[in-house]
Amino acid sequence: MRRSIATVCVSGTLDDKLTAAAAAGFDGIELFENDLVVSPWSPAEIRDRCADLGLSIDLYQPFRDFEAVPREALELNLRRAARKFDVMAALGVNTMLVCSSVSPDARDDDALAAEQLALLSAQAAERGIRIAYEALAWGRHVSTWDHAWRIVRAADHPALGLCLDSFHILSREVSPDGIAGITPGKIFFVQLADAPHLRMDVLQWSRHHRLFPGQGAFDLPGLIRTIKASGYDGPLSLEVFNDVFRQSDPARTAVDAMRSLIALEDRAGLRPLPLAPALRGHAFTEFAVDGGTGPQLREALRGLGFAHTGQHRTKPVELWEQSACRVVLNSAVTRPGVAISAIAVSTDDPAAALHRAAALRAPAHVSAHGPREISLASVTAPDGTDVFLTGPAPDWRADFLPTGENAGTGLLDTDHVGLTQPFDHFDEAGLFYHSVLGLDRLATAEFAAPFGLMRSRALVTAGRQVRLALTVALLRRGEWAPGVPEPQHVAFSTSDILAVAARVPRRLAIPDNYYSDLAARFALADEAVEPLRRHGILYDRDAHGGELLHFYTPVHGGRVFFEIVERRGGYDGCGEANAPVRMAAHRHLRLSGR
Ligand SMILES: O=C(O)c1ccc(O)c(O)c1
Ligand SMILES: [Mg+2]
Repeated sequence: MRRSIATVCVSGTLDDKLTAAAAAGFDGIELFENDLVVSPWSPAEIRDRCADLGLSIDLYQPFRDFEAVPREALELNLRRAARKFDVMAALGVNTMLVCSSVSPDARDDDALAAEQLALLSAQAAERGIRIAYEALAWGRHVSTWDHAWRIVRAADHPALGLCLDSFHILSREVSPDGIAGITPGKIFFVQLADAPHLRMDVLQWSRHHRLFPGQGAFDLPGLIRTIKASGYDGPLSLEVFNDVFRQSDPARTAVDAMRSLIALEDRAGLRPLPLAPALRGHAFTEFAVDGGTGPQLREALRGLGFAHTGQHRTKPVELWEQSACRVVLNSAVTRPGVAISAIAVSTDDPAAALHRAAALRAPAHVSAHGPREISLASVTAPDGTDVFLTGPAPDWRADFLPTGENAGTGLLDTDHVGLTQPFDHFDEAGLFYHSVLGLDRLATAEFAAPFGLMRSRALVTAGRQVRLALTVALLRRGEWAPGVPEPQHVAFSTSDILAVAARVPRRLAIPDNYYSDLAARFALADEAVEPLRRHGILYDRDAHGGELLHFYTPVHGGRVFFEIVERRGGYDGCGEANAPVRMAAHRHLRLSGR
């Protein structure tokens, strides 16, 4: 099926939008009338530009407030349409979207609507044009797909069919199942948008919060299968109204859009992708450090019982280990400060994983390597983190000469990596990790932190060998909230957090008030709370009785910290409930200058 994108999805001038759509590999576009109206190009020039870019114009839209009007108004509406048909002829586009009327002048009269749409379609047909009728979820009298279908059927004109828009369908209670029974050939166009579950006015929901497929909560694979069952094989076209995308780099948004569509086609069984790699675990986490932050991280790692076990043969890169916990400190990357520059996950078949990534528009690159180094391929996530895919054996360790240092014990493995995201790319990052690495998304959590509302979402393998925790500040306004980005972190697992805490010299101090509250909230005995208080260990318990005990280090280099976690009884979260406490404690430490 052809892949299209509505010009409304991306930012910029019409030229910016077309260039972005073509570069991302779309076959066609839906031309939004506004984008035409503000363009300095004539319709014929737009047609030529699209042809040069290899894009077809699959739809002209929207034509509003046409049907079920009094006679006098009908004349005007038909004349208005004729002018649009002229424009469409010059553009070389043969399908016009007519969305259900929102006008107070429209009558609640299906027979009248059908009669007038048939008239419009007859005039369109003379020009070789088809009319695709779409029920807006907030249409005055027609607001569901089945109502629009009844009218189209009654009008019974070959040039009249339906435009199905996943948002209007899935935002309403009417089941989409009947779509499979729509007369073959009568679905003229399909528009796709996802959206988060929100309880708000449906028009506001649609105009501001649509997302690309896979970024929201709608069952789009299910809907596509239903639509396919009707015999539809026209374009699948993304139509997303989103305040963030309207302001973002169109080239980047178009790639995000294309990735969403490719992933959806896979999930709907239309075009299978190479299987998502079975991830075995976190192989290592790489920090880019500089002359100032390198020593701070070394000291922190030593404090946690890590040892500098390997030195890279050719680069200023150190391997630090303890059991299966591995951290790479890279001073070869020339960026100031410190940041998590890469995560590495192991899989049985890195080549297949990279193949899938490339199919999802995440091309692999191989870092420069010398003759004795094995090549590790990586893909770059939207947040700039490089994701290395290693084989099951840690053969990349051959790049490092052993130093002979021995690590302590107590820490077992990497539990999760916490990556903070800029607001504008949170959904893009979620889709990337979900589709490229095949990670499942757990429910989103929101919590009020000292400097604003935070949202977090964990992405995990089914067996929890890999966990990523993405967090984002929902607003960044004014001068008050700290301008620095929220720090990133790596969490290591242990089965004896009290013993580990007793050995780690620099732990984040947690206020006494937290422990009073904890005892009250979870009805914990003093004997249970006392050791937690003594060591600055935080606690959480889930609905099934699973428990998390965890503590933090201070923030190092202003940007990164470590966490130690002990999970008991199948606790599956990342301790999000305690994030505000952690943030306030980090802030307190920062203000006290320690
Ligand atoms: O928000 C709107 O008005 C609007 C217009 C055209 C569409 O196809 C649509 O889904 C919504
Ligand atoms: Mg639509």
